[in-house]
Amino acid sequence: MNSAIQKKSPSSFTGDLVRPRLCYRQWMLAGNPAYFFDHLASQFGDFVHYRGLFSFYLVNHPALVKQVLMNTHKTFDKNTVIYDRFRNVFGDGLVVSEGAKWKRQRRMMQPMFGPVTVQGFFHEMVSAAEELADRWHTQCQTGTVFDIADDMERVTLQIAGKVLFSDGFEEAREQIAAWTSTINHYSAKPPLPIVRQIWFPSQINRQLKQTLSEFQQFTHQLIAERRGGPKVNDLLGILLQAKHEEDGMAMTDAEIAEEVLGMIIGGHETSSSALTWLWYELHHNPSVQECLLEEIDAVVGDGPVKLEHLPQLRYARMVIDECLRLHPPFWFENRNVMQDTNLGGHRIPKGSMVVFSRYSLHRHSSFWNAPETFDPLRQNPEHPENTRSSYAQVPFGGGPRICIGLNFAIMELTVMLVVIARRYRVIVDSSDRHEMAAQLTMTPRHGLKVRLESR
Ligand code: HEM
Repeated sequence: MNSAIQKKSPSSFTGDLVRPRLCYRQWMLAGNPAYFFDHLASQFGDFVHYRGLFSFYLVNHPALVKQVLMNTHKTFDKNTVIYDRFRNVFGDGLVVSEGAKWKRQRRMMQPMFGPVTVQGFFHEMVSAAEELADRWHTQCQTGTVFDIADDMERVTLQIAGKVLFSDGFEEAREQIAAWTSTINHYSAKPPLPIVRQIWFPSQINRQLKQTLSEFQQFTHQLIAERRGGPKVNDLLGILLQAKHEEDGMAMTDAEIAEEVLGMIIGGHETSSSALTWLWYELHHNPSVQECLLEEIDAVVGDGPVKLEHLPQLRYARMVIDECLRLHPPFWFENRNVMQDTNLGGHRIPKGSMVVFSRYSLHRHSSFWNAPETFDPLRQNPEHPENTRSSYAQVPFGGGPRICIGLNFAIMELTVMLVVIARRYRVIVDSSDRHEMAAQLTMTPRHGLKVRLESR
């Protein structure tokens, strides 16, 4: 690691201006935008001013990323063309809201994602994982090759759905899966001008409007039933009970419906992508898999996994953190500059877009030794590599808009990892065609073809 670069002051970057020179190359790279941003950072440095079809400032240094994340809400906000596209889906929900509205919703919802409340969802996570492991029994015996990405998608949707709606999820499982699939498909498209505006009469826009209207009908009906019935202790029940600490006001039905949608989409697609990459990395790193299994056997033994086991599964946590470093599900971040500001020693005018790619930041060779190597031990808080800035790895973001579901996600990933890994070895099949795709989330483009071996 280069300590001079690590300690670089946030005011001393060159800020090279880059204009696309070879259009064909830009388009080829744009086929995978994570490679495009990686190319820009490796060619032009940690702070790049790019002028092309879209103009933006790319930051790829923890000091600059920290400045952007910490000042989101004061100097930077989410009023960008990219977030506008998400606004078409999430309305004014927490993921995209701004200013006083965001602050109010965040304060009301923060307690729902604290460690104690999240622990209440542990059994739901274990039973979804066990159910999947039971279902895999035949596939394992017959050596069937299947796409594990699909199953990770289904199980994380089931967890999010059950935690939010309890039994209401079971009744609408197939519909919810179809709605979330349309929304993910829409959100993954690049925000091209005009064509991607919600009023443009394209097929995907029509599908999105139809989906949102059906989803709204579903949640409003559920809310109405709940308001008239006994209290239920799922996330929807908690949202219905929540009161703002200052004025004691509850959320309106429309606000609850927006938040529910944000949680079900934001809360399952990300975890599903992380889990798929976990199986990929464990297959390719057999020694890591062995250490993980040793820890699981020592901590959990033969009995069921319990809540009190989780803090003892320290190596499992390092495996998860290392996976989120190499394969950050939300790989891309973007912000609007609210007022003229200084970034990296340069004046950035109001209305500019600042972006960063977690794919590149998490592989920055000045902060990570052998960045492409999957090495969970480097995630140990006592490891020498951990003297680097904590902003060298930000899979959940940072500052005021850090992911509200962080505790939930870590518990879910740990439970899934432990329950599945102690019963099966997941073997990536030779038919798997590996290619990384970077759309809304970072996933293997062709899924992940695997077969199972019993442990
Ligand atoms: C591995 C799983 C997950 C990853 C990697 C992840 C990552 C992120 C990131 C990078 C952000 C944006 C931070 C920013 O704008 O600076 C975010 C925001 C958010 N996430 Fe997650 N997330 C995960 C799971 C979840 C879960 C399980 C939930 C809910 C159940 C959730 C709900 C949200 C919400 C509501 C926001 C918006 C917060 C705000 O702007 O105040 N996420 N997440």
